[in-house]
Amino acid sequence: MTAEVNSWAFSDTDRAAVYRAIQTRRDVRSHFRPAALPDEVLFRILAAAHHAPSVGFSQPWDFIVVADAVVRQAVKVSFDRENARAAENYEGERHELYQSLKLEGILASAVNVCVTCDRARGGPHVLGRNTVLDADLFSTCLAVQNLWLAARAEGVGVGWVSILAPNDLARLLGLPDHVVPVAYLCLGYVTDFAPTPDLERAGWGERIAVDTLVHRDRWGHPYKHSDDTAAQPLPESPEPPC
Ligand SMILES: Cc1cc2c(cc1C)N(C[C@H](O)[C@H](O)[C@H](O)COP(=O)(O)O)c1[nH]c(=O)[nH]c(=O)c1N2
Repeated sequence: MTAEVNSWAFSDTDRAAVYRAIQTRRDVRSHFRPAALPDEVLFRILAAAHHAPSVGFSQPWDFIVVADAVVRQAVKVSFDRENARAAENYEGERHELYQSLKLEGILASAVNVCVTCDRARGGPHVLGRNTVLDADLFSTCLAVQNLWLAARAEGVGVGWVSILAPNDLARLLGLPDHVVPVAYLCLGYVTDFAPTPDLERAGWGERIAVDTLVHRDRWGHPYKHSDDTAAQPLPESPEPPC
């Protein structure tokens, strides 16, 4: 049997580039270089974010570029306070390990970008948002992922900082009530993209094997343990084609 040609697939080279961006993207906190990020590079990355899917094509995001040192210093104060509170969740060795983690690059990065979600965008009835009200927040997260991948392709590191009080961000960035700060991101050129997540190398966590997370038809019968009738071969792991 001959395999059907799928003329919509990218070329091997293009496909490899997409998978490479996905697999080598990193959350960057400690490898930022002070070099400035040219506006045209930042704009390409933000334009990629803007091409994310969105519920009802509502495009609920805005991108607040935070370059001002005073504002960033104030955001760092919020981080320090929230990080100290978060550390109280752990005891003993885990506490020590938490304290040793570098979890932000607010001042070390070239620029910060806050990706917000305007919960009123698109009016009172957004197609697809009638039942699942948070679909606008999900859409905004997809914009963040587009941004993260485009940045990787540009050789630009991105770190997401969520150890911040949303109220602090709203005040510092002058957000109206209907605009939610979804992601506070640190962007800049890097000295390195680590081969594995920082939290993995620090011994905080490890990647879960994908085959334990794929379930056929219903949860509760993990593929590995399913009986013969349910067993289906898993797709090949997405190694980039060489
Ligand atoms: C919603 C959300 C929020 C955060 C993060 C991510 C996401 C998706 N991550 C980054 C996170 O730690 C990282 O993605 C994982 O450790 C996996 O590493 P890689 O992204 O693969 O390098 C993150 N990292 C950090 O240093 N400080 C933080 O506050 C956060 N917050």
